[in-house]
Amino acid sequence: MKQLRVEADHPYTVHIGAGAFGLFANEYRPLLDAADRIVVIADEQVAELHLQYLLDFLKEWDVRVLTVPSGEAAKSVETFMACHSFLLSENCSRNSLLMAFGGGATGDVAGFVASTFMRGIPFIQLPTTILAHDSAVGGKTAINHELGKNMIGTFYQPKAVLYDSKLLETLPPGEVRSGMAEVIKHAFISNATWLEELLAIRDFKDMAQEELNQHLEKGIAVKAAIVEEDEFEGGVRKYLNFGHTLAHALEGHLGYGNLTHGEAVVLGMSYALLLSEHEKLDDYIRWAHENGYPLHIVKDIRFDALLPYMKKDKKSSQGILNFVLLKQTGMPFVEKVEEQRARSAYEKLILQIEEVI
Ligand SMILES: O=C(O)C(=O)C[C@@H](O)[C@H](O)[C@H](O)COP(=O)(O)O
Repeated sequence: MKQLRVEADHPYTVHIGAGAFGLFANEYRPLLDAADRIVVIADEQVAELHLQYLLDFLKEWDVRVLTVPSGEAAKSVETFMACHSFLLSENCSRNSLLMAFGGGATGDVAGFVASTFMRGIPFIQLPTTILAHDSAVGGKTAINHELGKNMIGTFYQPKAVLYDSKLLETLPPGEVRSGMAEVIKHAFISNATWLEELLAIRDFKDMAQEELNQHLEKGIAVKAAIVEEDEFEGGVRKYLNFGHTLAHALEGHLGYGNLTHGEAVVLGMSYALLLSEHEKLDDYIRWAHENGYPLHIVKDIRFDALLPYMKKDKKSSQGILNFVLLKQTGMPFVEKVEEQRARSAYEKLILQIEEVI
């Protein structure tokens, strides 16, 4: 079992490996024993497949379970309120403990609930997807607003992240594709050699479990180092948003859940690479195409439909667009981009994508 420490204001450990849930009865026993209620908020599809596996590790405790809609649909005011109603109906108190069991969206909404229930109760992240190697670490919690992604949320660190890699073995191809987007993002902002390794993967099915685990550990290490330096995103944490300005606009425009977050981020990164005049753009577009990311969708989306979302991006201010760009791989920076430059880059991106696909 691998461990990575996140030295945030409230430090915690990310445990990665098959059987990580075994730590409930060891290292985390005092936390569970101290809770007057333990509530698991679980993605409904994940619950169908893996809830019993989780509950087998929690046999000693009286655990209550609430399932929430799968994926991005969970990040709504309705689900947020349903979670609070459940906690109240179960007589939860400030001494209760929450667990988020699912992918990034479940972790985001459950974390937000934990940070707001009676002004904050402890929670543990139990990520079940590749994508959640990113979202479960760092303490960003949120739900969506129709005018923008993750617009309502908090910074609130979990007590621990137990990443049981056994659950990754059965991920459907779409989930693998979505999750690998955040892995390659971590490589782009940190390490050219690692990026080359990832760009050499032309079919994720060829990736052995051990190889995947190593990529996840590297990604978590990149993320943890940045969060430690800038937990509340005053500076360098913005680099973790590489590719997300266009990605969030695409997700908002198409309706949350109609494009996976990772697919959107892959498109967003191609746009950021073009704005950066990065030498790897063509290789990257080919890599994305061969791995099945739906690059073609931008052909039917006008820049003007995306602009209002990009102007509301959290890195922007008063409608001024700020993008995370790369001087080169491993050297991110934030740059103000004029609207006209953003528009022509988008049109150019469509042409470059058309050339490849
Ligand atoms: O942890 C961060 O910081 C990130 O930016 C990670 C992103 O990959 C993640 O999708 C995040 O939730 C987006 O953050 P937002 O602040 O733009 O909503």
